[in-house]
Amino acid sequence: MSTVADPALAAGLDHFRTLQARQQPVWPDREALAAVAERLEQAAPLVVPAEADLLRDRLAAAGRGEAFLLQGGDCAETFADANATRIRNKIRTILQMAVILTHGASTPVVKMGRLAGQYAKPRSSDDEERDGVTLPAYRGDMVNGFDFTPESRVPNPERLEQAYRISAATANVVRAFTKGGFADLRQVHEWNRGFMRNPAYARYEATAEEIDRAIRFMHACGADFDALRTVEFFLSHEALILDYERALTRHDQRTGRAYDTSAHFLWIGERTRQLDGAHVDLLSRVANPIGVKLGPTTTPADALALVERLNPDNVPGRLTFITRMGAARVRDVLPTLVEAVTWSGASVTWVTDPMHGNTITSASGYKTRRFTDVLDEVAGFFEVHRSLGTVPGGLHMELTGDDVTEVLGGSEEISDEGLALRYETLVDPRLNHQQSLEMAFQVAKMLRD
Ligand SMILES: O=C[C@H](O)[C@H](O)COP(=O)(O)O
Ligand SMILES: C=C(OP(=O)(O)O)C(=O)O
Repeated sequence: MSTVADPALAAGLDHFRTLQARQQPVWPDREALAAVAERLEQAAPLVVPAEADLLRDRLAAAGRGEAFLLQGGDCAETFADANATRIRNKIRTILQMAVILTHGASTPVVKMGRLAGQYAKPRSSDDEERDGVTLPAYRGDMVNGFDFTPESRVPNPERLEQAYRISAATANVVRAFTKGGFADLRQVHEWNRGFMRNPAYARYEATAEEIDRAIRFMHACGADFDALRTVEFFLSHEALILDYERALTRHDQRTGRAYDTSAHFLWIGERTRQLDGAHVDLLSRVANPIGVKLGPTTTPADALALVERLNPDNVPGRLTFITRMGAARVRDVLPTLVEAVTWSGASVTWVTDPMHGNTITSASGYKTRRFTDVLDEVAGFFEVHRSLGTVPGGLHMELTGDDVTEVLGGSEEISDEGLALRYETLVDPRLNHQQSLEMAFQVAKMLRD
C-alpha cells in the first residue's frame, strides 16, 4: 500500500476538487491546510484494504439475509471523550446488543462502530446565534471547537491531524477490547443478565432466559468458547471533510485500487449525496464498502442514479442504503424506493437509521427524539421489507455506552424535565446504555417474528 503515486489514479481521485463540495469548512489558512494534508498523506493508514474487503463480504451477506448489520456510536465523537472508559462502554454496549440480535436473527451480526473518525458534522445552518451573538456553527472537533467564542469557532486544519491521531489511538483501543477476552460471549451475556436485574426490564426476561439456555446448550455440545473470545469489529464514519478523506486515500498494490484508509466503511450524508457533487465523486473512486443516507425526499430515480454511479459493476456489499425517513413517512416512502432498486436488479444492502428522521425539540427546548418514534421507524422498515419480500439488512443507531439523558422515554421513562440531568451530546441525541439494550431486545423480537 502506498500513497497514490500513479498520476492517472491520483488525477481521478482529485477530480472532486473541481465539483461543488457542500458542508465544507471555510479554512482561513489554506497554506496550513495544505501542510496538514501533506503530512496526512504520508501517515500510516488507520485500516488496511483487506479488512475493508472482508467487510464488503459481510455486508453482502447482510444484503442476502445471511447476516445483520449493527452500526452504532456517537452522533459526534469528541476529542475529550476519546478515553479508554468511554470507548470501552460503547464497545460493551454494541457487543451486548449484538448478542441479543444474533439470537433474534439466528444469523451472525456484523458489528460496526461510528467510531475512530466520526468527528465532523453537517449542519442545517452555517451560523449559530446565542443572545444576539452570531458565530460560525460547530462542525465537529475535526473542524472547530464547541466553545461559543470567536477563536474557538474558527476552522483550524491542525484539528484534522489531531482527529487522525486520536482516531489511531481509538482504533488501537478498539482492537485491544475486541481481540482480548473482553468480548468473550459468556462475559457479554453476564452483562445482559445484569441489565435484567432492573425491574423496569422484567418483560425481556424470557428472551434473556432463552439466550441463557442456548449458551448452556452450546456448552453441553462442547462448543469452543475460547474461539468466541474475539470478535470482528469494523470502523466507520461519515465521509464529510474531503481534504481529510482524500489525504488518507492509498493505492493498494494488491488490487490496483484506491482505498480510503480512514475507516473500513464510509457513508455519504443526506445533505451531501448530490449526484454531481464532490462527495459522490470521491467515494465513487475508492473501493471500500460505502453507504448513502436516504431521507424522505429521495425519489426512485435518485436511488437508481446513485446505484449506477457508485456501484456500476453491481458488486454485492459495495453499496448500502441507510434509510432515515422518520416514523411518520417510512411506510409511504420506502416501498417505492425498495421496489425500484429491486426491479433494477441492483445489489444493495438496506439498513435503517431510525434516528435522523425523528428529531424534535422538546417543550423545554432540548433537541431530542422519542424512543417510541425510533422503535416505530424500525418496525416500519421491517414491515416494508417483509411485505415486498426484500431483506432488512441492519440497524444504524446513534448511541452511547453511558448513562446520558438525551432521548425521551424507554422503560426508565426519561421525561422532558429529565433531559437536563445528563444531556451531554454536542449535536444530536443518543440512546443511552439502557435504552440501547432495550432497543436490541425489541428489534430481536422483530427479527424473530
Ligand atoms: O447528525 C446530523 C446532523 O449533523 C445534525 O442533525 C444537524 O443538526 P442541526 O440541524 O442542529 O445543524
Ligand atoms: C448527519 C447524519 O445523518 P444524515 O446525513 O442522515 O442527516 C449522521 O448520521 O450523523
